Amino acid sequence: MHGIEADGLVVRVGGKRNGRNAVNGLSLRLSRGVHGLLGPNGAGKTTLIRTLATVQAPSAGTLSLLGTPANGRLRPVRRRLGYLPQHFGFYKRFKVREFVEYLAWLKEMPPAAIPGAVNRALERVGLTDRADDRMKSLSGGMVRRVGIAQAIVNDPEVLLLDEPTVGLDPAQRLRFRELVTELGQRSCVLISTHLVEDVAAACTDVVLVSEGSLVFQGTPADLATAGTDDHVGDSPIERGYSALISASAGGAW
Ligand SMILES: Nc1ncnc2c1ncn2[C@@H]1O[C@H](COP(=O)(O)OP(=O)(O)OP(=O)(O)O)[C@@H](O)[C@H]1O
Repeated sequence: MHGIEADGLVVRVGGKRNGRNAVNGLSLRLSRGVHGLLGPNGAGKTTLIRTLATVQAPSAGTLSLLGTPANGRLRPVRRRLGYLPQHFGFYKRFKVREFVEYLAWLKEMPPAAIPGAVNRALERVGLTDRADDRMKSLSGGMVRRVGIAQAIVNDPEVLLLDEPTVGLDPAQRLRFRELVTELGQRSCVLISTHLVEDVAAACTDVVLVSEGSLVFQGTPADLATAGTDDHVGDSPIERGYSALISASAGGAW
């Protein structure tokens, strides 16, 4: 499966005076499975995910999504993507079902398939009983789950989730891990997170970025072996993360 293929990707953000390369010559290959994206604050994770979601254009390098170059016609490939942004806007007066239906329509799903797909997505995130409630009546964690529902409503082949577990309670985090494990059987799932436990529990592959560049890609077990008892962290995988980040240009902070 050709999920994501990036070579020497550069993404410049900000204006002329305060511009910078938030992604700086990153090469990456991701296929089916659950990939965890880790890195310190400001490493470029959100910018990378936005670029893969085709909402931000690369400044240099090449990017191919599902075998299609990302500099050509994007509509066909966008129909096959799912994206949960770090912050997403919604109309507060929309009912939960209407909001997910609206996103399904924007993704150009066949109209006859939409009601069933929306019910299935809401069921997968445990919100069937809130389907007819207004968005403004939901808790922060429930809004996040609606965000996950809209991202998966079209059964995407590439699913991009930017900090999906923020605001989820422990039981919902466990349910979320089961859901992504299931989705990763058929799709290429990339999850940006600050929670190393999420990566250890749900990801088959870890992508570590620092200062816009790839520092490490491998299994959670490989990441764990990179650390020693002298590195900071409560678990082998956290110590591996600290070891690789402190060895990279960015340093631990
Ligand atoms: N629109 C923008 N204008 C100026 N600088 C920006 C803009 N967007 C991002 N940056 C800068 O680019 C770098 C990468 O930011 P990005 O949000 O991609 O990092 P991140 O890894 O997602 O961080 P965090 O873990 O804090 O969410 C940061 O230094 C950030 O300040």
